[in-house]
Amino acid sequence: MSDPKLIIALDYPEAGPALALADRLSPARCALKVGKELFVAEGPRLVEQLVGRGYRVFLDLKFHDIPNTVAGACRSAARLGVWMVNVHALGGSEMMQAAREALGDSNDRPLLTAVTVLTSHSDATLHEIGLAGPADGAVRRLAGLAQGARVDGVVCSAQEAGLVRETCGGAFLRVTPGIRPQWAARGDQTRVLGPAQALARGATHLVVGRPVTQADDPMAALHRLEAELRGDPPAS
Ligand SMILES: O=C(O)c1cc(=O)[nH]c(=O)n1[C@@H]1O[C@H](COP(=O)(O)O)[C@@H](O)[C@H]1O
Repeated sequence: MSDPKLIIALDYPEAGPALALADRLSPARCALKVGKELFVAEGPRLVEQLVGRGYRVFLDLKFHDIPNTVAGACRSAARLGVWMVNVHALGGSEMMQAAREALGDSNDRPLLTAVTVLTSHSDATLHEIGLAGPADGAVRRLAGLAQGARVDGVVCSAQEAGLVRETCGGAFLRVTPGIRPQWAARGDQTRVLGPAQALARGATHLVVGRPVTQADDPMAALHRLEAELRGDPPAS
């Protein structure tokens, strides 16, 4: 199966709506992301159900802890059969190396990505936590650290996908949340880009949540997004 570029974030408070949407989608069309809201509510069983339906599952728990704890969490994630797992690059090289080593080197190991700077941050909120300067400097530095730790790629804003490709090369993944078609509300996201622009700027995978999951008609919203990605002319 080829690697779908679209990752739908199943940010729901319970299994019902997540499984209902999964049943209307297909593994050839998208991967699915299980994040903190759904995982805390439903636990590993839900992840196994999605894996059992043939989906590539991105377990987005953004581990950030001492190296030994993060390594153990990554081993537990791998046992669930997930396709991708992530950590915070701000945990540092040693933590990322421990995570990567814990996943082993088999062909079916989960991919490991490192979150650089959350897409909800602006330059002002970064300054507040002691990361002075524009986000792209921090993203470049953290992406370099992640690559040095043998991580497979980063999670960053699509606005920074180009500079990550430039810094780390084309094979290093650029997973980009904060995707906002013009017709969708920005919400708490700050560093956003439209779906076609994100691909053009060098994203390898697009993470999309609320523009689809909170739409009155999620499947219609998904069709519209896919049409934009194919470059179809807008429907009149
Ligand atoms: O790691 C992530 O997936 C992530 C990193 C980041 O910097 N920003 C970000 O929004 N995310 C996740 O991507 C999803 C974006 O969802 P929407 O803003 O609803 O499209 C959410 O599940 C976030 O937890």
